[in-house]
Amino acid sequence: MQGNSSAVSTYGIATDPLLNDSWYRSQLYGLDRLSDDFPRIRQSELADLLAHHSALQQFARPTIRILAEKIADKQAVVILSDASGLVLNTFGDMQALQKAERFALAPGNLWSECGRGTNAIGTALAIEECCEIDGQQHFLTSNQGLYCAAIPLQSPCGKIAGVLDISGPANFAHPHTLALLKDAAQQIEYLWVKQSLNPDQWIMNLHRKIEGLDRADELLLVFSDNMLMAANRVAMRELELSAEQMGSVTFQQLFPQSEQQANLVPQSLTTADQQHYFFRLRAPTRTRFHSADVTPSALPFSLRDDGNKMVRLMNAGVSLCLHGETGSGKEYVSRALHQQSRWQRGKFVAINCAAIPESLIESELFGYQPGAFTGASKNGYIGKIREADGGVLFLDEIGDMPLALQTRLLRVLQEKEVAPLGSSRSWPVSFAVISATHRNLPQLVADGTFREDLLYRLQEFALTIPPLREWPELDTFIMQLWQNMGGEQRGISMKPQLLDILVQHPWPGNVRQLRSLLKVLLALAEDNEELDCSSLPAEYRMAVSEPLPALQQHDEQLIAATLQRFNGNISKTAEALGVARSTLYRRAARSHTVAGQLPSKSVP
Ligand SMILES: Nc1ncnc2c1ncn2[C@@H]1O[C@H](COP(=O)(O)OP(=O)(O)OP(=O)(O)O)[C@@H](O)[C@H]1O
Repeated sequence: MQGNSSAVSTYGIATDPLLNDSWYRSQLYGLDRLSDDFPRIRQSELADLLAHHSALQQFARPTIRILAEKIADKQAVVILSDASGLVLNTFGDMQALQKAERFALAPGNLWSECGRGTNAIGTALAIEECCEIDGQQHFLTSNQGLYCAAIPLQSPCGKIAGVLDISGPANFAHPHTLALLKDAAQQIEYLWVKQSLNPDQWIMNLHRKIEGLDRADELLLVFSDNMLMAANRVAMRELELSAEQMGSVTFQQLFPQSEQQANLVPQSLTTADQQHYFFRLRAPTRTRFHSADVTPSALPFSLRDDGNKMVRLMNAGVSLCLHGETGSGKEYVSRALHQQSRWQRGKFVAINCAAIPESLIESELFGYQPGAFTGASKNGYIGKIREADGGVLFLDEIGDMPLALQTRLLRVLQEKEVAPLGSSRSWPVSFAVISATHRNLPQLVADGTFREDLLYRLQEFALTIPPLREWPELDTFIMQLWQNMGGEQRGISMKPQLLDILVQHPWPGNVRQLRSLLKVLLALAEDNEELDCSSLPAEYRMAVSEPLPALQQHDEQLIAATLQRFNGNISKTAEALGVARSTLYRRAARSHTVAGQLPSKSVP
């Protein structure tokens, strides 16, 4: 849409089709053209929002400063807004503007089309294209002293993240303003993709001409393994990609005739729709799951096949609910999925619904405005849900969430908006949800303590992590853990009998318990030592290390000690000792020592 006051007829009706549509929408919004009551937000909310959009500002600022210098002598300013049209920063000489304009263009003003009618920021957002609005083309008469040009900015995941705008006095129009904006936007988007690349991702640059590689107008694609995770706008436009395809299109689907192999010397390739490009592909500089907690054994063996499926589900926005005994790795698996999914750039925010006092869960989840309640921090709090925006919200022990909050949580999940306590404003949010529980949720629904509709919303896909004792190839897993925990590096090894005992152990505390035991063994061992069963703490030796003959010799002490360890649980004791439950009952009938460890109702 080009700046041209003739595009508005003497009756104030736009004659340019795009402008005409925008004026039509402005009329539908019911705006009063003579109004000067402009929407803007409070300072406290602005501070909150500036923090929320720190990535956008960080990647845009260097380019904007250069742009502001280029127009320094034009009585104009450069504005950065978020995707709702809210002015985040204004750069340049504000003093050169009239007082009213200074006020209208300052941070905190909302320039959405529905708030102020036809205007460059709001209209660029509405049409997702750049546009210029000059003087009388503005819908509200009070804005007609302004000239504005704006272009939407796209984040690496393909969504509109904000707007870059140049504003000055009406009739400022300069033939190069739109070109300056387009170059700056391209540069911002280019840097944003490049600088937010993780070391465990692939980056690919493409251009139709070999000499075009490494310029800001090249196509950039980022892959996690073979999955497309990010792209700049040039790439999205040329390869006809949409934001929804991030996390669901693979390298092979884009380039069926090419291998995903690193090459730093430009080569040519052909896309699926027969377009020719030169490209370079840089392999990750670090392998995945580098952090101490997330190791190559990220998914338990029994889940390996499900891993890819789970990532695909998460990428498609399906909510996952993990079931499993305590310590079986529900949070660990969720973190691993987060790192592999398209939500990896956002945070992994965990909240334990059972550990937070009921009175605090609401503010913890939804956040609050300064002074929203007695004892609230004077700075307010953003809340876990908004913290998880763009990432994963992990709701641990979901079965313990109070009923009243379940209703609010359901609303957030459905409407994708959250309103902090004490605020009249809602914030849009987008995140993946993984919940976890060791409780039987359908039973809680039947008991009336868990909302059925929330269950269906949270458990669009359910997965059970089996207890450690049921994992196949447990010996390999234990050795892997041993290696990750530094055993191999220190030359400490385990004799086969010791490993056998660990494999046979019932592990009521699952991986958490196994890790703790390995930690103890490693702490007590000398470098290069070969550990045998005698290195085990007494309770492990007692429960399993004694061979069965000890039992056959009526070792009441052993049975009693094992029962005690499992709090009188006959099934677990029988399993640990490798005997039938009936054997234990018979022993109990003959021995007071054994009977004394049984819960009273099970004594025959
Ligand atoms: N596959 C795995 N490989 C390595 N370590 C693991 C694995 N699974 C779990 N762990 C470790 O075991 C411990 C317990 O795991 P986690 O907290 O994920 O279990 P959980 O099922 O969420 O437990 P809870 O129900 O008690 O919250 C953590 O220290 C975690 O790092």
